[in-house]
Amino acid sequence: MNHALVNDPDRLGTLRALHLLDTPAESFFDEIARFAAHLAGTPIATVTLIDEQRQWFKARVGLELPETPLAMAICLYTIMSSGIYVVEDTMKDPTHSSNPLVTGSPYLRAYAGVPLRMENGHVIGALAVMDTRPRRFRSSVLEGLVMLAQQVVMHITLRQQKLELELQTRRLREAQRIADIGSWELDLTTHTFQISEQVYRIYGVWHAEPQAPLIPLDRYLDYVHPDDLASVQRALEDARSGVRPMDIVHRIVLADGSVRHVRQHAELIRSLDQHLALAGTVHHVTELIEKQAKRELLEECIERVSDTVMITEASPLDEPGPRIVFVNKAFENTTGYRRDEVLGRSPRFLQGPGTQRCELDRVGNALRHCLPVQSELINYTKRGKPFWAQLDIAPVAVRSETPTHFVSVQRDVTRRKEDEHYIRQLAFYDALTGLPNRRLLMDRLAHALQIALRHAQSGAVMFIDLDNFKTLNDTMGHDKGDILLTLVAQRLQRFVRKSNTVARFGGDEFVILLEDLDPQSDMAATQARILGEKILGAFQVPFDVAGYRHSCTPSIGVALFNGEPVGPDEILKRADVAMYEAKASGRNGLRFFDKGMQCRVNKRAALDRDFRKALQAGEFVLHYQPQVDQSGQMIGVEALVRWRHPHRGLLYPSEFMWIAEDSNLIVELGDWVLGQACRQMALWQRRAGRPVPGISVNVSARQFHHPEFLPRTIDVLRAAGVDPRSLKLELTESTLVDRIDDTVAKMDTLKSWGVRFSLDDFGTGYSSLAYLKRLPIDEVKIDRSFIQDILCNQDDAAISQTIISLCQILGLNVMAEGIENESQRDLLAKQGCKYYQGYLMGRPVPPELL
Ligand SMILES: Nc1nc2c(ncn2[C@@H]2O[C@H](COP(=O)(O)O[C@H]3[C@@H](O)[C@H](n4cnc5c(=O)[nH]c(N)nc54)O[C@@H]3COP(=O)(O)O)[C@@H](O)[C@H]2O)c(=O)[nH]1
Repeated sequence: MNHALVNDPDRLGTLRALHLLDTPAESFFDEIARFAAHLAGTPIATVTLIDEQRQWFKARVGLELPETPLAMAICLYTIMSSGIYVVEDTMKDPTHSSNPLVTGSPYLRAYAGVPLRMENGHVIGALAVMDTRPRRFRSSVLEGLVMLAQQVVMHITLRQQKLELELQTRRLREAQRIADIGSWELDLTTHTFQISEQVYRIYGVWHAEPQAPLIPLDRYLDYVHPDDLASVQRALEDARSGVRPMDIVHRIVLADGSVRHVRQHAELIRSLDQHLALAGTVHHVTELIEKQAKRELLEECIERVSDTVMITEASPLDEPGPRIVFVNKAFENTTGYRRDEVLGRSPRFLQGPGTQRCELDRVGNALRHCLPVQSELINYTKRGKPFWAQLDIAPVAVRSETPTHFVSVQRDVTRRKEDEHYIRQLAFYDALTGLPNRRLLMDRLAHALQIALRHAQSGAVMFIDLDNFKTLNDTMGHDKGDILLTLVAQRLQRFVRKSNTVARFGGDEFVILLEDLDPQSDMAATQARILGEKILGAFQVPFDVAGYRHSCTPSIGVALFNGEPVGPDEILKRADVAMYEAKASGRNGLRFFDKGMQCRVNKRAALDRDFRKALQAGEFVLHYQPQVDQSGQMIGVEALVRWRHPHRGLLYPSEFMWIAEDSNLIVELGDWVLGQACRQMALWQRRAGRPVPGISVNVSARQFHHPEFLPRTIDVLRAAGVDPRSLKLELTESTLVDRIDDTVAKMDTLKSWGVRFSLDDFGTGYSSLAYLKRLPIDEVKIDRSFIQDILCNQDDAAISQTIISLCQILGLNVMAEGIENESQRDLLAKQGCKYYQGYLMGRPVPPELL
């Protein structure tokens, strides 16, 4: 037997594809079998299918067995033959005589089978009739069997096509359900819809209403949202009339009132019955629309926020950098770049020379590890303007396990940074000079001391105080004082390297912190001294204070540090002490701190304290020194202040006046002196016998320029009841030259009251003829420094002669002070001086001794 044919995979494939094997009985096949048996007059007929192992009966008449092994199948011979296979007596046919179906039940003796040949040529089985007796089959019977076999094949083919159609329909239905897309066909003749199952589902009537085969157009349109109806009808009309295919998204309202969005597509076609029709689809797009609406809302929000939003791809982080895929409007506004200029580029073009490299590295490192990161970076606009950006960058994974993008939200924080800088400036820098202030200095000094201690390094603190600054401030006004301080700051900075610090410590005090001196103490001291001397030298050049040339000198105190455990306060105190020492030694000098200074400073501090107390306790007294004319007649006295110190005895002005000058007590003391002198004068004027014709009172520059000086002086004169003509105020040249207009006005007012003026210490200062002429003074006092050596020093004699001659020309009185012997007086008299003061005429004494 040719098993190759039986086991032909194509044949078996055809058999299986028919889905006939092992299926329940079907009436068609049963009837064919019955008809075949009737036609042939046999008790048995079958529709037999042959697979690789058995024969299986799709239909059988007169046979109990549902199937038999292949070896018992006579139909096998039928499918291998090209036509009808007939066996008239199986017992006589050696091929079949031993077949169990022949030898045993059902004792088959005759057989006629027609192969079931499908359209593709494969034979899948046979239509067979069988008898239990030997017999011959008439040709008409065999022809009839052939026709029946053809009916079987045709039926199997139709059955198969039907199955396939069902399968396709089911697939289409499933596809529509899965895609949520329904289909319809609108017959334009009947105006009825044929609607797929999914359309019902989309319209929410799948369970509620039984599926109607045809839906009238109006019924379909009932579902359309009233607001969308017109546009849907228009779209239908356009499609129907062939203007354009229908493509519309609209809303439908379901029976429960809920609203869905659908997208309808339709095109004009001819239906099977050749009617014009619209074939359409309905896509349920509520979710898509909602997603899209959400996305649009999101995009709109991102577009409108004032923060910059930038999205880049997640790689490459190395060159050329990740590409920008999105920026919002705020980005364009902040950076000045248009969207189309930046898309596809790396954000690196925002960086510039000021962008912090280390911060970029930190950000890059975080992103490399897919971590979110915050930063504050200096970015640059398209025009190259730097701005501070506060960044918040987060990795984003879109349909991926690993980040696909980075989203960066940036805010322009330039204003905050400027404010912070400003606050920092306020906190750590002096507003007037821009120099580090005391706080920053103390920080840096503390740090410098730690470094010096740790690494045995040397440094120094230079404490610089401007001499007589208070006088300038009081006499020329604070605005000029401020200008001078600014100029001083600039000048100091010129001498100091950037690594060191020039700070304004307060008022007229500056501190220089030198951190990079030689580790050797003596070398460090030399370096500090050189710098100090340079500074002193630099101050030799007058300052241009708003057009006025002002000479200003500094007193500098230096304290070195070189690894000893000492705090910033202590070092500063030492420098301060040294500075006071420089001041006490005549100012405009430089002193290094030494241990002995501390004692002196303590003494000075005690003196300062005592001075304040002394004013309150009335420890100051006035001594009076006579002033005489050529005949020796007393023409007045000069009031000279003394301090009756409870422990140190009687102190002279040289010992305490500088304390008063340094503090504001000079004005208070001066007021007291003027009041006391006037009161004493009033007493003398009332005294019988030896009247004192006039009194000279020394007035300091700060006292004279004090805004209250004028009214106070007048009040004092009034209160004491003294004739103003008996009062002479002694002013120094330096007092008068500053703010000359104001000075002259003040002097004129007092002169209108009768008060007179004497120019003290003449010859030691400016000695300018111009202002001598301008000022309403009555007298010039030749300083005692010229009188002292007048007999042996021709220059001094010449100076005194010049002053006297000058005053004669200007019509001013001349008083010579410090005359200790008659020769001095005689020479002065010879030179034309008419008034004298000095120990020769009388020492300063308490009033009761005069
Ligand atoms: N603003 C104020 N200044 C004052 C006041 N009292 C004094 N002073 C100023 O202090 C300076 C020193 O004063 P004093 O130590 O009192 O010395 C005066 C005389 O004692 C001294 N003198 C006078 N005759 C002689 C002499 O023959 N020999 C000598 N060696 N010294 C002598 O001269 C001082 C007076 O100087 P002057 O005022 O320039 O006329 C001094 O500058 C005072 O001005 C005060 O209350 N307020």
